[in-house]
Amino acid sequence: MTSRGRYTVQASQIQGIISHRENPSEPQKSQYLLRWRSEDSIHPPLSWHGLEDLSGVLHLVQQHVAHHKQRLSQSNRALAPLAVGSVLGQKRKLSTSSHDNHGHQLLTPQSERSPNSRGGSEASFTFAQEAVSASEQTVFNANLRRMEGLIIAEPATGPEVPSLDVRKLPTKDMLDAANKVDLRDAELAIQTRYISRLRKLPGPPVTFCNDIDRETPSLSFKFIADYVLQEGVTKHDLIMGCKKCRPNMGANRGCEYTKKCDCLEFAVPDFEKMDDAQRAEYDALQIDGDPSTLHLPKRFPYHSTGSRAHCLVDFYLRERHPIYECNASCLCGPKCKNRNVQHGRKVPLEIFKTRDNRGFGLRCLTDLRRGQFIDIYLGEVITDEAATAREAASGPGKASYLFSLDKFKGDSVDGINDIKDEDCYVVDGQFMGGPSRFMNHCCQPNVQMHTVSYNKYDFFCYDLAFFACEDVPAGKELTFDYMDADDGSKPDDVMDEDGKTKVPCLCGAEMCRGFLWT
Ligand SMILES: C[S@@+](CC[C@H](N)C(=O)[O-])C[C@H]1O[C@@H](n2cnc3c(N)ncnc32)[C@H](O)[C@@H]1O
Repeated sequence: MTSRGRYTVQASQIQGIISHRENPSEPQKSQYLLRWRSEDSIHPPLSWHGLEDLSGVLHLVQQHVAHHKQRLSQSNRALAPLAVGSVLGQKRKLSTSSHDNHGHQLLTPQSERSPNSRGGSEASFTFAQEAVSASEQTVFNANLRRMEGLIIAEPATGPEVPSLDVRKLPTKDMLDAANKVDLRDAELAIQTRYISRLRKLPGPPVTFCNDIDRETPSLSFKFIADYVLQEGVTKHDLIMGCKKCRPNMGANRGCEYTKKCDCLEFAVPDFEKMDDAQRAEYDALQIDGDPSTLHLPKRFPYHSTGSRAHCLVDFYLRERHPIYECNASCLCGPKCKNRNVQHGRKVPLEIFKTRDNRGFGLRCLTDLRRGQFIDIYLGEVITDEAATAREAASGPGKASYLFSLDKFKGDSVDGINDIKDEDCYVVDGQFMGGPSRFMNHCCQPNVQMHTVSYNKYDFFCYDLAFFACEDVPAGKELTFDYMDADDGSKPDDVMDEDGKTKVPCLCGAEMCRGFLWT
């Protein structure tokens, strides 16, 4: 890296990017007009910068480019009445149980600027000299210095400095100049940054492919490895493991004696293996409202051997019962076959741009077997109240990334109070999450979302895991049904009466319901 590259603008230093233009001395390279934060709100500094100064605010460059392109396409649409707008889903929480400153801005002709007039270091002198020769445009009223890795801007004022109303920026001339710029260099830098972030993700590769246009998913999105619990959210820390199971118990799969395994205490029994006495015991427990199925035979959730080893068994795929995996407190050992999702993603994924206005999507680069675990859905865990506030703030027309942890809604926590909708936490994958947040909806999906708990006593915080529900060839888009509520509710039950939440579904499936509820 050159010494020049070590100095960058930080997001906290600037109010925003006002406009862009082609670098006057480097054709094909873009430059961006920054409005700096300043105590001088009448004359906040403005200065032009190339991408080499903006690596710390590439996400803001991305936002600026996106807004610019949106504005351009809107004005093009106004000229072409037959053009069709893109369809974005209206935001809706999904069930898993189913500056402007006032005043005048000063312009300093570059030839009149005194780069180190404010005591700048040698670095500032060097930089300002470059800046003077780099541009012939005059919108530049900042004295710049390079200090401690940062570029510092201070207003340049004086009688020789012409003024400009900052409320009227960008000017028409600036907009006209901006419209002529290709922005390919910025889009390439953004994509390169995104790909390098994907390379740092743990597990098999996650790649990125866009052969449709030059868009890259938001750089403001943060990849995380675990839930981020936000205000008002608590996770049960008392994890009880199974104490009667051992690593080697005959079938050598860990907890094969499902009647004994404490982790499977609330797992659904295997009715086919139950004798009359056990069935009577189960019926009595149901009448008492006792959720424990200890002593009763259960179906092991995962195949332990064969070509579908580690895949979710058909019974679970069909019945959608919660999966209870063993945990770190168990005596069954780390190789217990009742541990799968907790070992993380084992398949390579690709985020790609869809061809039909559904934004980005997700595919797996290897064949998937029916029942094979793909990845979990990650995000911020927020309260239902916070989720409602986020929905209201984002407004209609925004993509939805909210999934409610409501699998145990209606169950009793303490024998008296049932879990209500408003008690349930919500996972928001919009700002933070994993690759699976790119999975689109399909009315005939090839993936299902299942609840996976490692702590049978925590009814509020557990994993949402994606499993293939059919064999999926490598490269086929992975989709799940956003309305596949485990509580049996049908699409019509969840529609607003006025149908406002109906958004056209573009899944293209033969049995498409025609709309997407998001
Ligand atoms: C969880 S995100 C999926 C990733 C999203 N495509 C992206 O680019 O970030 C859900 C959003 O994707 C879009 N989407 C997903 N499936 C769709 C479908 N079948 N038809 C139309 N839009 C869809 C909607 O905007 C929806 O709100």
